[in-house]
Amino acid sequence: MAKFLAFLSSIRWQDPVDIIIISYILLRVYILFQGTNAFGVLVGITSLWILQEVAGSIGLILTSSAIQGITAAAAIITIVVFRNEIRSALQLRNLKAFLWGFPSREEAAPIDIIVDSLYQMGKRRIGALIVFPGKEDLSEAIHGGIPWNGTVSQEMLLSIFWPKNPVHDGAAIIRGRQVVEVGVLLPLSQRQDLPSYYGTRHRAAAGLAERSDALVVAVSEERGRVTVAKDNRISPVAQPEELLQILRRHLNIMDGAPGLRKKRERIRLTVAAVLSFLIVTAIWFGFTRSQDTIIALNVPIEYANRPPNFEILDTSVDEAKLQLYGSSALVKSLRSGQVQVRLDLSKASEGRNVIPLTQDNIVLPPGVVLNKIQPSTIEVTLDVPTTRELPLQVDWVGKLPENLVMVRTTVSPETVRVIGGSKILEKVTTIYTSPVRLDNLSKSGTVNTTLVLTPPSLKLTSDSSERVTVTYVLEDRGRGDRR
Ligand SMILES: Nc1ncnc2c1ncn2[C@@H]1O[C@H](COP(=O)(O)OP(=O)(O)OP(=O)(O)O)[C@@H](O)[C@H]1O
Repeated sequence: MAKFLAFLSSIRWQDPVDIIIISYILLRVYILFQGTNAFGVLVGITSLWILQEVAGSIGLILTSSAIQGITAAAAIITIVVFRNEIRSALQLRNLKAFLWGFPSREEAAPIDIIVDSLYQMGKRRIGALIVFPGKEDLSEAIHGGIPWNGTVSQEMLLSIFWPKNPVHDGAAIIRGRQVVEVGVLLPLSQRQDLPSYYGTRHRAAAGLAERSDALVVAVSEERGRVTVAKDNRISPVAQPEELLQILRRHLNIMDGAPGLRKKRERIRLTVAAVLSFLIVTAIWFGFTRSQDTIIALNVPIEYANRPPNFEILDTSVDEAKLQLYGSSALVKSLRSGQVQVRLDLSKASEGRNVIPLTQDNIVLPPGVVLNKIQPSTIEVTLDVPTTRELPLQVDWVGKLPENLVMVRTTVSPETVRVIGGSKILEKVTTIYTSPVRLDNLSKSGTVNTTLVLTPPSLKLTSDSSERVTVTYVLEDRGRGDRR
C-alpha cells in the first residue's frame, strides 16, 4: 500500500501529458492508416518495438539488439513498399487537417443506382469499365483520364458509356457520389490464364485490380455480362444483389440508416481512443517502472528540540546511511536539502540517550521511497554546559638533538577558559597545543602554534584565543645556555 501511494505521488504532471500526447498520436495513426495494408505492417513494427523493449528490460541483450535491427530494417522496407499508401493516407491539405481532421469520408456511393445502371448497360450491350478505388493512390497505375466531377446518376453513367460519346473509351472512376474521371487508361494484365474471350477491357480491369486495392467492374459489349475484378480474381457476377454485396464490402458501406452508421463510427473511434490510451499507459508504466533505481545516500543528522541548558556532547554517528528507491530521473536529480534526517531530542535527558532512527525521522521528496536506514539507533549524550579555566601545555613530539637539553619553556597564555559539558570537563585537566617537533630545534626561540580542544565538543570562551606562543630555552650539554 505504501509503495502504491508512493507510486501515485511519484506521478509528475508531465506523465499524464506524455501519455495523452502519445495516445493521441496513436489514435491519429489509426485514423489515417486504418484499412490500409500499411496499417497491419505498422502494428507489426510497433509489436516488434514493444518486444525489443521487453527483451531489453529483462536483460536479453542479444535478442533486444537483434529485434532492434529487424525493426529498423522493417521500418525502412515499409516506407519504401508502402510509399503510395503512406502518401495517400497523409494526403491532407494542411497541418490542421493532419492533426484534427478525418480523411475525407466521402458520402457513400449510390451503389443501387450504379448496380442498376451496370445491368441496364449489360442488357443494352453497352460496354463499360468502372473503377472503385480502395485506399491506395492510383496515380502511378492509371493514365490519361479526363476530369469529370459529376454526381452519379443512371442517366449520366449510360451517357458516359454511350458508344457515340467521345469519352466512352476507357474507364470511369467513381469516388463517393462522384464520377471523378472518365476515359482513363488502365494497365493491362499480362496473365496467360485469362479466358480467351476476355479482350482488352477485361484485361484492363484485371490489370488494375492486380496492381492496386481498387475494385473494377467491366460490362461486356459483346456478351452483356457484368464482371468484377479484385486483387487477382476476375469473375462474372450474374445477380445484381451479389454485385451490391461485393460493392458494399469493398466500399465499407454498412447496412442501416445513415444515423446508425454514424453511431457505429463514433463507437469505433471511442473504442480506438480508449485502446490507444490503455496501450500507451501500459507502455509508459512498463517503461518508467523499468527505470526505477536504488541509490545509497549519506545524510547528515539534524537534531531538533534540544532541551534548553543542554549541549550535545557526543553522538555515535554524524550521518545516516539511507537506501532510497524511485524512478531514476527523480532519484538522480535529488538535491541536498531535499532529503533530511531529523532527530527529536525533546524527550532526551542528561547523559547518554539511545534514540531509534525510523522512517518518521526521514523527510523525502514525493516519489522517493525509503528502502533501508542505517544505523537503527543513535546515541546522543547531553550535558549541562560549564566553563573551566584549564592550564595549557606544549605537546612536544620527537627528540632533541643529542647535545641539547631544554632548560625552560613558557607558554602564553598559560591558561585558557573552556566551555563544555560538566561531565566531560570533569575529566579534562589540561589543554594541549598542536604537536611541536623537537628534532628541528637547534637553538632557543619562540614557536607560534594553536591549541587543540579534545574532545571536539569543547569550545573556547569568546575572550580566549586559539593562538599560543611557546618560548623555550636550550642549552648545550655541559656548555651552558645556547642562544
Ligand atoms: N487499357 C485500357 N484501359 C481502359 N479501357 C480500355 C483499355 N483497353 C481497352 N479498353 C476499353 O475496352 C474497349 C475494347 O474492348 P475489347 O472488345 O477489346 O475488350 P473485351 O474485353 O473483349 O470487351 P467486350 O466484351 O466489351 O468486347 C475499348 O474500346 C476501351 O473502351
